[in-house]
Formats: sequence, C-alpha cells, structure tokens
Amino acid sequence: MERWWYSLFSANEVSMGQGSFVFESEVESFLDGMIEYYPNFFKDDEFSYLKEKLNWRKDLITIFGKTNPIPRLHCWYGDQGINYEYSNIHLPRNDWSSELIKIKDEIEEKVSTRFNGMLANYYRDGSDYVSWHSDDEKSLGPNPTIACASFGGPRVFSLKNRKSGELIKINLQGRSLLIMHPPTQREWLHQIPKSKVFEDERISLTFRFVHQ
Ligand SMILES: O=C(O)CCC(=O)C(=O)O
Ligand SMILES: [Fe+2]
Repeated sequence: MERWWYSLFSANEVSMGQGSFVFESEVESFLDGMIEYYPNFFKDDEFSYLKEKLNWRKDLITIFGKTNPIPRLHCWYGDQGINYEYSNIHLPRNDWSSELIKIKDEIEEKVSTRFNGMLANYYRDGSDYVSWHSDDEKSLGPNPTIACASFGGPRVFSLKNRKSGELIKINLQGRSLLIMHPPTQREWLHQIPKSKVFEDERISLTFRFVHQ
C-alpha cells in the first residue's frame, strides 16, 4: 500500500519519504512531529453514506465576542460516556454505526492504537474550512495520536511549526488516511484553508482517544 512519511524537525528541516520508515533513536530525540499518509487507504469512498447518515450540526462559535456559524458542519461519535467539547462548543454524543465501526477497526489495526471517539467534519465547498489549531484539548492527554480519514473531494491540509513557522502542505485525497503521531500536536498547528477555486464536498473523520 502506498505510504508517505514526514519526519518533522523544529530546526527548519523536514524529511519526507515513501515506503517504510525506521525510527533511529538519535534522530528521534530531535523529532518534533511525525506524520504518515496513505493516499489509498480505504477501498470504498464512503462519502454518500457519511453525508446522508451522520447527524450533522451547524453550531455557532464565539471568538473575541463575535458569534458566527462554524464554517463547516460537524458531529461527534463516541463510546458511551465519551463526550467532546472544543472552542466552548459542547457536542452531543452519537452512537457508532456498524459502518463507522468498520472504518474505525481498519484504522485501529493500522495504527495499533484504540480510539474511543471521532469528530467528523463536512466541508460543503471551498469556503468551508478549519482555521489553525492543534488537537490539544486536555481530555486528549499530553501525547495524542490523531487519525484522519478523508472521503469525497481532495483538500489541502497545512501544518505550521509553532516556533519556526515552517509550513508543510499535503493534498488529502478521498479514501486517504493521515496519522499525526505525537508530539505533532504539541509543536505544530494544522488547518484546512479556505479555497477560492471550486472544491468538491469533503468529509473528514478524525479519530481520537478521550481520557475520562
Ligand atoms: O478535516 C480535516 O482533515 C482536519 C480536521 C481537524 O483538524 C479536526 O477535526 O481537528
Ligand atoms: Fe484538528
């Protein structure tokens, strides 16, 4: 299966490669992030199922005293008792469907990690986006692994180093899987930027482990 990896270093250096990557301990101590990308991870594009069946919400977000709709739709799926909140938005929990469990199982097998929740995002066109952030909510613990499955049209995903400002862009295509390993969330921000050109609809499923 086609696989890309990106070793991220704070000293303005990113190495990137295709195929397998073996951690070398001397290198590891300088690493400030690690990303894996599988462009063709899923056999089927589940976009239509996800668009129709997930319990999409249009929430409002208040930033610096101004309230606006979030620039995308979203929803939360998780194990019983596993709730999620970000940017002061409390997301009601939905139960996993068998289709979602199948996607989650495939990812857990690849990442060798268990996830108990998933934040789904639906970008209706190029004007929907998610701004710079890291997935660093306290409930995710200090070293989260985040796995992001993409369906539908491609969108650019950018990463920015908190200290050096270094930028990396990856075009996330439908049926792909992106894994952000620790300590990526601590040292890097990420976003799906707004796009002025026409963009097909896209859905991302971001799997997390929430500590209770
Ligand atoms: O849509 C994506 O690929 C990224 C979404 C994201 O960063 C998030 O849900 O935290
Ligand atoms: Fe994120």
